[in-house]
Amino acid sequence: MILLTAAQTRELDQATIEEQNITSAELMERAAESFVQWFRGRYATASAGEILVLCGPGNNGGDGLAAARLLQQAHYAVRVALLPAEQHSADWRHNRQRLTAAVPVTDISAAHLPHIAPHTLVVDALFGTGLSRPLEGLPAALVAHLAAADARVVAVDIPSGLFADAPQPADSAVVRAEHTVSFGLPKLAFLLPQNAKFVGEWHVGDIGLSQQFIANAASPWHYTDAAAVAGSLPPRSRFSHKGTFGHALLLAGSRGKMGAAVLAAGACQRGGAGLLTARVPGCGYDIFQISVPEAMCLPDPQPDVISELPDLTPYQAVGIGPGLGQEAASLAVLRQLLRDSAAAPGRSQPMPLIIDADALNLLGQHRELLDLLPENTVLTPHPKEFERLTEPARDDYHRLELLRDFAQRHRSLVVLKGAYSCLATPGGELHFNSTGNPGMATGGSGDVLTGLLLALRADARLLPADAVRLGVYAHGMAGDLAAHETGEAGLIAGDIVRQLGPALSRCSHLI
Ligand SMILES: NC(=O)C1=CN([C@@H]2O[C@H](COP(=O)(O)OP(=O)(O)OC[C@H]3O[C@@H](n4cnc5c(N)ncnc54)[C@H](O)[C@@H]3O)[C@@H](O)[C@H]2O)[C@H](O)CC1
Ligand SMILES: [K+]
Repeated sequence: MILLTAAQTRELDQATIEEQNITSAELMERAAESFVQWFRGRYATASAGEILVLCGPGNNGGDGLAAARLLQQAHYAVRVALLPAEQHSADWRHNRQRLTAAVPVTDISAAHLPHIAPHTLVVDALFGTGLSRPLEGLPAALVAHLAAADARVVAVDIPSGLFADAPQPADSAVVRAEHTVSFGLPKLAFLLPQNAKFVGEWHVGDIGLSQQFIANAASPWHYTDAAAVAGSLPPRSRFSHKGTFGHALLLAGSRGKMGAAVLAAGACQRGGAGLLTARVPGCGYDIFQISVPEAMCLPDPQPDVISELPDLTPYQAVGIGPGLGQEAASLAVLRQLLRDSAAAPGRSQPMPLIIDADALNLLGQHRELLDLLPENTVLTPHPKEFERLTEPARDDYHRLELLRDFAQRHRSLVVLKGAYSCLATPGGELHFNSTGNPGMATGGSGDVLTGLLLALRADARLLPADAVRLGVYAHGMAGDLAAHETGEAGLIAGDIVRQLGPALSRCSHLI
């Protein structure tokens, strides 16, 4: 699913109106109906109390006026408070006229801010995608008043004061919503950690926007939902054999960190690799063979760390990093791997690589190695690791710029891990993942992702970016399936490994 800028969203409204030969008021009615449908599913009339709808002067306020009318018709107690303005949009005026006397309306002024008792349900329809500058003056005072009242806020389309696709200055006034009910498509702002305190839980209602416009719209931002990964894991032919799905090599583990190697290996097996060989330090040989009997093991001559790179000829993909440590010997292995992978003998394409954890930290300390990255190398940093590869980001939007720029410059596939993990491609696309939960913020879940991506990159049937997008999505889905059984707090990385099979199977059967 594509994500659009605020400007494109306005064009989408217009395109929908023209394509479907409807009025803008009819589109607004759909938006209000969609909002009220969500609201009714969430709050019973008996327990909602008197609902306060705050309306701005534009179409967001128009949505609020229409929603107030529909809520009153659905037997909620509703009152409306209007921000004063010199001008109102035409559809605002239309919906102001349609509001009957059954809904009390007051005008807001600095001297008369609406009374809001604690826990009142407030519908924030002050400003939407038409926000042109940060809030100040009376709107900012109203936002502060709302925060002080300890109200339960539901935002229409987007919390007022928040830009849909760009940062606002620190400390500018933004409504803090418990829920945000948006229309058609999610907004980029919803996916960034810095906005979580404003957006709360977000929901998107279908209001029949032009699919043709959406299909033709150009945007670097994408949201990986079930439809985006459907069909990216081809069914296995009856005549396939273990060579069909590739032989993966994993370089992982050091003394005290063999668990990382075992988790990544388990995930690689569950991810469908035909064969897996692991290079582990000498001390990890027994641990690895006993824990992962399905895999082969090449113990390093050094007892504590990996110091020698095996011959790469038999392998279709290599993963390096989980539990590796940052010893000089391991740095030499990483350097050799990058050299051998770029020009692997007998190959037309460079070796698919997955670089994670300590291998990323080594890259950060020796940035000259970044120039050796073969095309389509997968890097899986969390924000701190990414910062070591680039520079500290001013905010989440700046971090996305750095991410996009890095992936384009190094022609690599970079997964910035977190809530809504973001995959940047060499072509400049950013794909935000929709699956996963906070239970996955636990030691080892990154090692699991590395192992899964290794399996999917070893499978020559998948295109590089498709493999990574699918892997990130399936990893999150496995975490969701696991959390269903264990709860979020009780979830451990091994639970994710156990759910990878069911998750991948669901992905291949999605719509
Ligand atoms: N996306 C859809 O499909 C639909 C969206 N709808 C709703 O319409 C709004 C966008 O409406 P628009 O009229 O373009 O803008 P706003 O209501 O957000 O605000 C415009 C209004 O506010 C003034 N203004 C802007 N910034 C400030 C500021 N910082 N301080 C004071 N005043 C400001 C501006 O001058 C205008 O007067 C969208 O979010 C949806 O809620 C449709 O209803 C249907 C479909
Ligand atoms: K709003």
